[in-house]
Amino acid sequence: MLLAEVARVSREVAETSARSGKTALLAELFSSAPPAEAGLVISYLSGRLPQGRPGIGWRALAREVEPAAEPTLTVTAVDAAVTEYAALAGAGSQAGRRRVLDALLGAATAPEQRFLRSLLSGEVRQGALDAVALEGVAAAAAVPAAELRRAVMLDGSLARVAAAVLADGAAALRGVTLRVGQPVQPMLANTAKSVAQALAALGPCAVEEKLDGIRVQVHRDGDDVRVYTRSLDDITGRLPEVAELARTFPGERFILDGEVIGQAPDGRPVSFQEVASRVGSRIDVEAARRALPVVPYFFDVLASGDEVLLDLPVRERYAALAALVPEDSRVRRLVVEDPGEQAAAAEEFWAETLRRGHEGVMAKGLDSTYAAGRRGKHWLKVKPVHTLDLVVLAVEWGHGRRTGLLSNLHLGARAADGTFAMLGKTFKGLTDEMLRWQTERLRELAVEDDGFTVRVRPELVVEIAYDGLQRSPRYPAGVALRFARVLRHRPDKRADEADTVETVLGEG
Ligand SMILES: Nc1ncnc2c1ncn2[C@@H]1O[C@H](COP(=O)(O)OP(=O)(O)OP(=O)(O)O)[C@@H](O)[C@H]1O
Repeated sequence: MLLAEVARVSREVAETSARSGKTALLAELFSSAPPAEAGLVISYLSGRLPQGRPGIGWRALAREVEPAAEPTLTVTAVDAAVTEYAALAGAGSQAGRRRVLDALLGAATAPEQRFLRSLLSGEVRQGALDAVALEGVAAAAAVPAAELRRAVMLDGSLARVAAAVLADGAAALRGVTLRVGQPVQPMLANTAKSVAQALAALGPCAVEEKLDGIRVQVHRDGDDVRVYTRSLDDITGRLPEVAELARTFPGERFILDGEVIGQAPDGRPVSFQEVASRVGSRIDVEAARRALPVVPYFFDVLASGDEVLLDLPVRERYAALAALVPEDSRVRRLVVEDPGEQAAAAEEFWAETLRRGHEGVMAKGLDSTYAAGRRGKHWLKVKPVHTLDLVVLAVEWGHGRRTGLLSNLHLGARAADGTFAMLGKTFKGLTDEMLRWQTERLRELAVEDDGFTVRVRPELVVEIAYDGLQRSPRYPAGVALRFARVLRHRPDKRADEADTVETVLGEG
């Protein structure tokens, strides 16, 4: 498929406001795309490169290159050029990279060059487009969108499932099931303001400890155990103790959902930052393990033996979990069959959880199924402080002790039109290590630097604690955060998963 087609549809989709109109445009595009190229087309439309970030700086992209007169460039050719570019690394690769980039831009017409520049710089990140793209693929392949969505959750990749369904139609969907060894997108939670509010919303539920560590999905098939993150990366090698423990469980084949934390000798959890840096270290895993052993606690089971359990209610999944995982490796929980009768017990469980040093609780409807990849209303998290996931829009160079470091973050929430509304600035809560890390990361995202403020591509998500909102005519949403402080960087979250202005206003 010609890149010109993708660039045209991308522009038309951005200019169309009705969702049905966007879906129709995409359905037409996918009907004419060779199935083998459908995955690339979807990636490019949503602003993603299969190669990740090949590190093309904005200066290199800004160079003028004479455009081609006629469109001849295919998406496959673009993909090959990006792969070639990404493979050239290290000293002496500059000239080669420049040659590859110039050849690519030179093969593109002027509108294709515009599309390529924003694609390669990462400036158009239309994450929200995945949902519409899915509907477009469903329409082009004449399959129900709900069935396609489920298949994508199970498979983990819209691009892969789209290619299969466009080639083979509905039959391809039947082939997609949950398989041990193939990670599935985890179920996510919504927020409740208090335990009472969670009980009122859910009715009969399980109230569980919410541990503040790293989400893990553990797949075991005999002696082969794999550990995946929330974003489905394989981190088995970095967490040998998790695999060792899973091998001691009675079942031979299963998929478990849980959280890994670090514990001090007295059993209290260590900070999330310590666990994250332990899990992040790949070099000497054994030394890292000796310095901070980690422990998984499991709260769900998605498959056991040959049975897929996703569609069973929490009560039955928990019974299956208890048959596989010993009690001291499960998260602590309180079953609340009667929220009226057990309100005080639930409050006591919450207070006890906080005393034990955990982050809060997670309440789960006892009759709810496992909604893979969804932020369902059947899981509600309750935490004592207000937190938001916001996107860094710009950052100011530090002064004094922070000279040379990017410090004061400009924070934005997602607005309804796909842009970001700034809600405030903060440099509070940043440790020296966090400052070093964000300086490096934000330099990669830089689009413009006036020597004082660096404007960045809106990609880095940070978790912010704040004390409330105050009215502020200076900011676009009319409010600003009070006493915002950074809790942590969230490189594992995409900007389109950050909180919306609507949520922020609702929280206030
Ligand atoms: N008992 C539990 N049940 C489910 N999730 C738990 C539990 N304990 C800890 N967690 C963790 O809590 C996460 C959801 O809470 P929270 O929203 O604070 O996390 P997050 O990483 O910001 O993700 P998101 O906001 O996308 O859900 C889960 O992804 C999981 O890692």
